[in-house]
Amino acid sequence: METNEEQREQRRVDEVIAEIKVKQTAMSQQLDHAHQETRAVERNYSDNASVNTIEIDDASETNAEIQQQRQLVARVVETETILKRQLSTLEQLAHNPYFGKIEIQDTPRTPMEQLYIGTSSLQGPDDEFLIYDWRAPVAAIYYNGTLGHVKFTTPSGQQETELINKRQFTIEDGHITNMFDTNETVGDEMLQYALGQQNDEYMQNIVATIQAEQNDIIRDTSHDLLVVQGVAGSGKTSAILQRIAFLLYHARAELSADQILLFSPNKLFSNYIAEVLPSLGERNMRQVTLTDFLSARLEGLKVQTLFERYEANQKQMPTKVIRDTMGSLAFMHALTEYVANLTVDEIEFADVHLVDEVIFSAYHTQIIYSRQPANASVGAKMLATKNQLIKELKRKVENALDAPWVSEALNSMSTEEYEQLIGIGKRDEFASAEAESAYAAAKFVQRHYQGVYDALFNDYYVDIYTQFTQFLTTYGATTAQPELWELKAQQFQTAIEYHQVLLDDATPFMYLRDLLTNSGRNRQIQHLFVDEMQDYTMAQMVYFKHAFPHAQFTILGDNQQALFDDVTAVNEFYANLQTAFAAKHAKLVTLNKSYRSTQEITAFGKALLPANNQIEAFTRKGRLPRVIVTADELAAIKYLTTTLPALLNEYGTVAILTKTTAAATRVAQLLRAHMPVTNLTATDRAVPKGVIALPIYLAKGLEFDCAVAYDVSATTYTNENDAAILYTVATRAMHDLLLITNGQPAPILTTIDRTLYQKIEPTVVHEEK
Ligand SMILES: Nc1ncnc2c1ncn2[C@@H]1O[C@H](COP(=O)(O)OP(=O)(O)OP(=O)(O)O)[C@@H](O)[C@H]1O
Repeated sequence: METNEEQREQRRVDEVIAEIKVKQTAMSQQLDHAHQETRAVERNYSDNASVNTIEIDDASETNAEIQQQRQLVARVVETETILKRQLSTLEQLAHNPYFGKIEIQDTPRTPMEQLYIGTSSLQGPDDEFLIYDWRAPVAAIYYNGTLGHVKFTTPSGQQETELINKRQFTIEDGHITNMFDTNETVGDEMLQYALGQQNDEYMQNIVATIQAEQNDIIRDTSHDLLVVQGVAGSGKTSAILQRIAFLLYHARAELSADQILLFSPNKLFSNYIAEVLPSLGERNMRQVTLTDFLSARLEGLKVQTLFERYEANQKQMPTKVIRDTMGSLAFMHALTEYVANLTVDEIEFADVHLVDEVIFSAYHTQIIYSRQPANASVGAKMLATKNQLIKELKRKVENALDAPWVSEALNSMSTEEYEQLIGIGKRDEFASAEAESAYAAAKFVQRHYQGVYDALFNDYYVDIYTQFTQFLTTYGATTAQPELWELKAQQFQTAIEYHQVLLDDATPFMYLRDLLTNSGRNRQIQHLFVDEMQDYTMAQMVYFKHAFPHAQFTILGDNQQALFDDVTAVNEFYANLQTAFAAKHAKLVTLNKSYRSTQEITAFGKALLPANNQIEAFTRKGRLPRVIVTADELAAIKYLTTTLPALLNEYGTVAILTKTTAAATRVAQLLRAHMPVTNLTATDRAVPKGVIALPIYLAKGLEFDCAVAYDVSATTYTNENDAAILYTVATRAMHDLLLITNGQPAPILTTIDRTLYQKIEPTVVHEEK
């Protein structure tokens, strides 16, 4: 039986939906109209764009006209896109117009206001707000405030009011299926419901159930460096996406999604989160993995990936001390100092060649450099040198136009070669034979010197590889082990000969190149997000600051999920970041509550870590994790083949997580004799349904209804560092976790409180209760 209050609220939902429908009809008409206009303008544009542009006098006029047309096309297309977006927002609102309501009263004498909160705002016929956008300043009360006196920040300063009541709704297809009043920030009941859903294909937005501590991250606008240390499943990734939606809403005029960049752990992750922003009515930000970023900046070199480094089991060079040093803040500082103090004689200038001919000798470039103002920075002098070289090249090109070798070369060309040079069918277009010869000569000389132009553009007038080798040796000389650094320098040089660069070398090398040649800065990006911060070295962070000088930084991660390196203390990491970023307003936020997994799985994960960890479980009940002790691989596969069908029935997707790529490939192969299994690799972009096998580093940031930790044996999970890996594996599971040992259980498993899991020994017939 519905109460009066429920009936009243349902009536309001009906009214709001009726208003949405009216708006939908009007907007569909507008869209039709806009679409027709776009078609008409496009047709007109393509007619105009094909006009004759050969006559020199006409060309500029035609160009201006085409420019104008192009702008017009862009404008009508934009209008259409906006209308489409608004229409799809209305479509969403029609199903689920809002999820919250606050009743507030500013003073005892002013009337009480009822504000409904949803994913997007909606105004009624008299411009009154039927729904407030969750990002509106006043909506912060919904997430943060408990009943009573509350404050909220607006663009015109802080405001105060009395929060009389707070109500939460679940509305499905226009019907209220659940509603209750709460004094809590955002009550547990909704969260229970949201977290209990089985859905591991795409990440969902959390707009209806954002928790107070997450809200602080999402709505933060006063820090240029925001660092979030959050335990597994605490909502860091969710907070990033909600924060982006928030920032886009509040800086609509100045900020576009293209100016936001997220460093994400892998391509599967990028796909996994792709639906969240569109579901909030926003466009996705740009995303890049570290490997792709480095590879794009070090074109022509194959950059070692994090996974390759991890799996290479670095026995040979570099030793750990070198790796740690090269990833440190101090090393990047040493590099900055080195570049700042380089004398002209210490710079490795290089000859610029055209085939065998030296066009600009190293000596010539050195002279130009030495003539630059003494007090200018090395980078500025180098840039001025480069510009001078380009100027000289232009002069060379001009001088060559009348040179005999050019006309000789043109004369000795076959008709085909000549036509190709000036452009097929172009010959008839010249007013005179002189005009044609001049054109052909210009084309020929340009083509002849193109390689030199490219070389200058790419800064090949300085040998950056040798310079970096020099730096390594110079740096080594200040340490206790110069011979080790000498070896490191050789190793770098050898890799370069094979067009490869190790991951540890890539960042300092790129930094040296940028400082020396005054390049590598992207001033477009306004907000940079780094997820899984524990996978980045401080040197990489320094580089990000250099490469994105105008960005505000939001850096999130979990030091306990350090898959590739030692666990670093958060405070130390944060202090280093503050120095690296020279941050004026920095803040560290800690999230300890884990939402992803059931209470049982979180408790199990927590037990894998040192006793002083702060992890708190959200109370959502489930079954105990199962530890299956199998004698060997054969027994493990046998167990899986009998158990997986039932698990698959229940969950749709079961993820078998291994420590290495090789192990994932192997288990997939062995299981394939019995059932279809997908083996996911670094190039995969989507997680399919069914049984999947993948190494843990590809599952970073992802979650699965059911996860199976495979081969948790004493031979695979040997040392303390492996606890971090197993913790990451275990915390991928939302509802069900199995661990299979393939032999002797890993020592870490044996230290866990026996009440935290169910032990199964398939060779023994019974299951332990
Ligand atoms: N306030 C919330 N309301 C509903 N669901 C939430 C909330 N916070 C987190 N979740 C859910 O918890 C799960 C974990 O969130 P998320 O992936 O953002 O955590 P994380 O801190 O990035 O985890 P990890 O470090 O393990 O990758 C997701 O399914 C997310 O939707």
